[in-house]
Amino acid sequence: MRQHQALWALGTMSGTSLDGVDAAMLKTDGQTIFEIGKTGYRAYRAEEQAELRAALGKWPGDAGVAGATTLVEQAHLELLSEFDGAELIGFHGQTLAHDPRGRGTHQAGDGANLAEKLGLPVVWDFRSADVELGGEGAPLAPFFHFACAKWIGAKEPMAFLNLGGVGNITWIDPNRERPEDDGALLAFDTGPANAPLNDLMMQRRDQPFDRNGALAAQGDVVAGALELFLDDPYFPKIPPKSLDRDAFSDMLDLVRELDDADAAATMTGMAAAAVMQAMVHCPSPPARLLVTGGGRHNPVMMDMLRAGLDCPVDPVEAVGLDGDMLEAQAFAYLAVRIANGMPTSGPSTTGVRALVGGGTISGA
Ligand SMILES: Nc1ncnc2c1ncn2[C@@H]1O[C@H](COP(=O)(O)OP(=O)(O)OP(=O)(O)O)[C@@H](O)[C@H]1O
Ligand SMILES: CC(=O)N[C@H]1[C@@H]2OC[C@@H](O2)[C@@H](O)[C@@H]1O[C@H](C)C(=O)O
Repeated sequence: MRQHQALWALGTMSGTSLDGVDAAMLKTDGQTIFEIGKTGYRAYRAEEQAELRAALGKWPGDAGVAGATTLVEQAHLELLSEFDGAELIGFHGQTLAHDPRGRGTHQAGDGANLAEKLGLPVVWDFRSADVELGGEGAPLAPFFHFACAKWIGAKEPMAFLNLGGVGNITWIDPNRERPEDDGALLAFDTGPANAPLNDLMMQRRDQPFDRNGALAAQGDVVAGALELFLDDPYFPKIPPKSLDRDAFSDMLDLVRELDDADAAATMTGMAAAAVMQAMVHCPSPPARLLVTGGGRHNPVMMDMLRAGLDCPVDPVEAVGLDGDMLEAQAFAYLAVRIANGMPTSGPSTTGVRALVGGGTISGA
């Protein structure tokens, strides 16, 4: 097999919950993870979050997008200048709109600007090539999840679940050699995770999220609302499939009549139930579910998952990974794959017709 160059890459993610920018160093040749390095975080200030929120659903050239883009670039520059030793940057940017079967996918932030200001090569616009070739453009972390399964020494099929604004699952057979091998992966977005619950908390309590599930813990899941939610045609749809942040925002209507605690419990139950629906699509039941993303900090959501699934459910910290940084590490890993001419998605992850290596390299 061809030898690929190992590099220290610095990956970034600015996720759908709009809380801030994560950055993480990773040494890899695009196949094997050799070392996991320093991480950092730069929160968006309240006024920055408001500006980003106002730009959600917008496309390049729309009013408000130029300001949001400058803001995203500036926040990344502040964070990335705290790092030394990176040979390559993997810059995801901030997804403002995602409509793979329509207008495409839009991540705010121009990697060429960052490359010039940082004096380093920057890989960016990871999703467009996949969308142009008929893929969903998401999720992209699965090829990295495969490398993580190898890193932790997994022997049986297992799954990673990301509970961010949106949820996504990656089923992995670690007995395959490479992520692009037949039967190695199946990945898709499971449904809404924290985004609609955060919106509810903002509406009802003027709080950004239900910290530690404190409000949901005081309420009950209302079965009628949950059943209506599960009637959505998204759940039985065969993968590949992906979601925009606000694809399920009308689920707030389903809990409109409920008191705050029951509404929070029911929306937490909806996020967990969406994951349970996803299990039927896995090629075989995973031996273990490892959870990453902010939702793993919500004990009510985690307990609901444990109650509804047949396998052990643990945060990724149980195997020594960092669930707040896995997505940033993923874009470091994917950047090296792109620099080395390797694919980053395929039919089993985004449904793209053939293996594709997305991404633009600036400043090389
Ligand atoms: N202690 C906590 N208790 C409850 N929920 C929490 C806690 N910490 C984080 N969260 C939830 O996790 C969310 C952030 O998750 P994360 O950072 O994984 O999202 P993201 O990366 O922005 O999203 P995505 O993966 O969809 O792009 C918060 O908005 C909140 O809803
Ligand atoms: C279009 C977009 O930005 N999607 C995000 C979002 O956040 C979670 C889920 O929806 C996933 O599809 C994706 O991010 C992760 C990092 C991914 O591509 O794997």
